[in-house]
Amino acid sequence: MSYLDLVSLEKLEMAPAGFKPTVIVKVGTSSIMRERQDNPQAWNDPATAAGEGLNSSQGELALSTLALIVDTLIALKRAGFWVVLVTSGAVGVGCRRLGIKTRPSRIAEKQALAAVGMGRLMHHYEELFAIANESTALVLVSRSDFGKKSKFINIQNTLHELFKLGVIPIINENDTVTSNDFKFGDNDRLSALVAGMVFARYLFLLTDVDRLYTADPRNNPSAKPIETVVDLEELDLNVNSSGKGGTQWGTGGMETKLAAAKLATAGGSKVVIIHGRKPERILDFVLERENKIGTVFLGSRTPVSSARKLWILHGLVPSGGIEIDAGAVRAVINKKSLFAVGVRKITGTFFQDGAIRIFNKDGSEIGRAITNYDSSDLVKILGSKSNKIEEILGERAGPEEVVHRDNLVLF
Ligand SMILES: Nc1ncnc2c1ncn2[C@@H]1O[C@H](COP(=O)(O)OP(=O)(O)O)[C@@H](O)[C@H]1O
Ligand SMILES: N[C@@H](CCC(=O)OP(=O)(O)O)C(=O)O
Repeated sequence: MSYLDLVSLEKLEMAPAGFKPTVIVKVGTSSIMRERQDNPQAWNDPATAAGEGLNSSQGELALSTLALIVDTLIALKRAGFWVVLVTSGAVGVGCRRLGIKTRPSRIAEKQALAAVGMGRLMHHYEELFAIANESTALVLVSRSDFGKKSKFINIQNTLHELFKLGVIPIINENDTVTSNDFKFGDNDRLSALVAGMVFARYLFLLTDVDRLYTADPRNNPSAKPIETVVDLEELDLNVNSSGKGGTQWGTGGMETKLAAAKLATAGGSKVVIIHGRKPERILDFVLERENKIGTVFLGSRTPVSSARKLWILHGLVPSGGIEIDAGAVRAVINKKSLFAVGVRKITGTFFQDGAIRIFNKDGSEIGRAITNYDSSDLVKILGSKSNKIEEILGERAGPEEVVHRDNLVLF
């Protein structure tokens, strides 16, 4: 069965028979770059030796970490998993190659440096995997590739083919050609989309802290570690200090990791944040030899069950959103369509058939949808009964539901 067949299936409980459990490992720039070894002061620092709190300015590749990651991926593959490596680091490695000491801020410069660095980074991975006779394939993707259904399916099929060939896909954002408004910028969300695409059982986010804390542990010594997250909505975090990355090379910080966890767990994957210096623990975790590891976000007990909904959740880029009232929240939880009468507010602008965010009255995003009305029409009919739509919009009146239940996915 190919992914194309899957997408045409209305019901999709989980990766079907014949599909191996899949593990995605995402490696942040902060994990694969380190302080230069010829800086003895940093190297003698106990925190550095423990692999914590590295200041990766003047960074170079952390070769031992890279080798450990490769080793772990090979062990996972040989244990019967399909594996995908999502790697950051193109810009960082490009800087290193050209002797540039700080991460550039100009877009064109970053794109040029990514072009320099990606080939170099891939060369290192390729060489390391080749030692164990394993083949790799470079897959560079852009945000827009996930938004168009045909492209989404193409990437799925390519990955599936690579798995069947026994090749390990190595994925990064195509930084060199992607324009800024269509960029992920970090690879956390990208890895979550890939997890949804291949029905991954696990997504590991490797970074330069051992787990998620209640606040950034670099600036908050009293921050408490978080071991398991059952419900992301109930996380009590100091968001202001959780956003920005702790190193000059990383981009997303914890905010993008939480966004990734939200997406991937909704698709049924278990997400784990762990320290990049200890990738071998991944194997112990998936083989259930160890369960205390970093921060574990449990996969949803009711993962998105149709391929179409997976695509709405993972593929489309929402613009704007709507706030719905409590009755409408109950209705959509009960798998009903959404009507104008339950829409309270509109944020931003969106087009008919575009993807939107759905918020409850607390402002929490509860799902994604494809709307039958654009924002300028919806603002006129919100709160109205369906039989009034024609009266208000005249010829512009569309279907009685604002969002059909097949086009609505809750997190
Ligand atoms: N609540 C938090 N818990 C743990 N780390 C946090 C938190 N908030 C912010 N951070 C910072 O996030 C950084 C990791 O993000 P980033 O540098 O983007 O890593 P990567 O390159 O691995 O994606 C850590 O170094 C840490 O300082
Ligand atoms: N695609 C970019 C990723 C940028 C980045 O730093 O991401 P991350 O380290 O995952 O926060 C690169 O390869 O440099």
